[in-house]
Amino acid sequence: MESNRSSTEGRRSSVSSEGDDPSLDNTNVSETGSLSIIVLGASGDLAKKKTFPALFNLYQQECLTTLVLIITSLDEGAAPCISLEGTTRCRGFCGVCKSLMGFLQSNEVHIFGYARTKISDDELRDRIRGHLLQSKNSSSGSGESEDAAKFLQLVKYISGAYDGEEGFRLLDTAIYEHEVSKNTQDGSSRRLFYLALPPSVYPSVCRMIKLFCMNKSDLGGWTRIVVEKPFGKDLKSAEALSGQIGELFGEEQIYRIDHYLGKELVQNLLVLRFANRFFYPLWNRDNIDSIQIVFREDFGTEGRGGYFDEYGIIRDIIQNHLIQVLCLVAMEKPVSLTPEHIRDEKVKVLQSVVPIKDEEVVLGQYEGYKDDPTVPNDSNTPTFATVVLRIHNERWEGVPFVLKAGKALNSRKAEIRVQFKEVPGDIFKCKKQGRNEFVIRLQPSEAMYMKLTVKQPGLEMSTTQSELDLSYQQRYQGVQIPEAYERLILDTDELKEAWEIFTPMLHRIDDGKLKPILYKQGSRGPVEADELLAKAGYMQTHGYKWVQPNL
Ligand SMILES: NC(=O)C1=CN([C@@H]2O[C@H](COP(=O)(O)OP(=O)(O)OC[C@H]3O[C@@H](n4cnc5c(N)ncnc54)[C@H](OP(=O)(O)O)[C@@H]3O)[C@@H](O)[C@H]2O)C=CC1
Ligand SMILES: O=C1O[C@H](COP(=O)(O)O)[C@@H](O)[C@H](O)[C@H]1O
Repeated sequence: MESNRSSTEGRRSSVSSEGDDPSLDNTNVSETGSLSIIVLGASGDLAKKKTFPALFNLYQQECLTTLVLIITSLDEGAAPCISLEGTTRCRGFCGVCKSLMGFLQSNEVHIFGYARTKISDDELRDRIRGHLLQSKNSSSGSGESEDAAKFLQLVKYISGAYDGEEGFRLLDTAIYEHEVSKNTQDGSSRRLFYLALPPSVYPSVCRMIKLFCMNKSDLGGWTRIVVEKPFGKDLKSAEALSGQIGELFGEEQIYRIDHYLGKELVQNLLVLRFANRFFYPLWNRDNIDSIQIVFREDFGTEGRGGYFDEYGIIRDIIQNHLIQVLCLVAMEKPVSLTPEHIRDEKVKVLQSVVPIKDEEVVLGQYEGYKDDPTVPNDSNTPTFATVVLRIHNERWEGVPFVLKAGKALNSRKAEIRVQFKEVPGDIFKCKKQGRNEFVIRLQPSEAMYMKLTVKQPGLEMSTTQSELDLSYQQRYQGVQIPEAYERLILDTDELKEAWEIFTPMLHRIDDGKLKPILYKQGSRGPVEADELLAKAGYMQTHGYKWVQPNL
């Protein structure tokens, strides 16, 4: 797998090695002229739930180009541009944004949907519309619907195969017509292909783009490819995929996404850990007993059985989203905030993870999963997994990192739960109240709260568990928290190391040596998972429940 180690340098040199293909040269492009965003797999779940709503949010904020600006800023080796500052306008924090602010008009942008499903432009718009208006940042007033209507007029749909010339030629013609109609004399054309597709079709789609849809050199500009996770199915296939795409596009043209990295409270982790004196002395094996990183969904695969059954919950959520969060929780302080320095520290964490033991894994499959006609009757695919990871280094030796992810459970929630050790020589018998915990709630209702023991208010000297609570909706009223898809990042070294960790276990699942336990939809998952958690040392606080504060 190609390494990003010398990111900017590497990218520049691979540009020159590609000869004189002008579409590969990012060094002197003018960030003006038409911009075409092409969503491949536009008929799918990701496109309707996340990609189009994120584009709509950016459009509403008069910053549809942010997506591209962030990609550009990464290209320049700058820290990821967090350009929305929680308000309504792009602030142009990074140099690249700054230089572009005011130059790019949203009327230069056009969005193309592409997939095999035969639907019209309007049918695609109808599929998307509801999700635009439901999106978290929306106030859903009449202005909102008007905005949505205007946005949807920017969207055009083309149907075609992922490995056929005809569809991609049609797509190219449509993009080209848009470019010709929008371009000013010295404008360039930029084409951003977003692969909202299962990774199995990435190679053929990339080949088709390369053959038929590259930006036209006489107009200048660039062509870039954004790919989703999971990147491959294991270490070997990820390397093969990297090779296949790498033959077609330079590393500077390929962007791999993990949208969990874009979540507000994930972005906050570095600030929290390295800009606060509170945490610094406590964040280690001397004080922390266990760390859980949890993803729960209260719905099943919902028509995505075909994609999901091939991948399963470990490839869908744990190998990428949760492992990225783990890296940010466990890494040492980077030398600076540049992507290379952050990446180096994350890679060290991944390299320190010891091989997973079968007895520290519980897999589950919800009852009814196989009712989906696209799922084989004998599917061994887990829809739930709890996996204990152990990091062999000075800071974390002996501290279990429990990664848990499941579909069709009793709630929808993602959180990091840091449980501290008990107070030595406790004079209050605090054990009955439970241990201190620091919880970072990624979603829904972003919050950080610290569960701590206080005196029960009143005459008696008794203790109770309470919390210091920073609930974002309450603390940052009126501030819009950008959806994850408005910010993008990822790195190939991390990807490789993450596959190294999970590949042996995934192969044992694929070979049927590790089997999922059936669990009821709407439950907590298999009870064996809670037993594993208890065995790892986690102590649940009975009788305490965090309640989101009222506004
Ligand atoms: N759904 C989500 O919330 C998220 C998804 N992702 C990632 O996005 C990618 C797409 O996921 P998602 O949209 O959920 O999946 P879908 O199952 O909805 O697939 C997207 C589209 O791809 C096409 N497709 C599906 N299966 C195949 C196949 N076997 N061969 C060729 N084309 C196929 C279908 O379009 P058509 O038949 O019309 O061509 C479908 O509409 C995955 O890599 C996933 O990991 C990432 C983050 C979030
Ligand atoms: O990557 C994926 O993420 C979604 C959940 O994302 P969230 O931001 O809503 O938590 C998940 O439903 C999907 O299976 C997976 O592919």
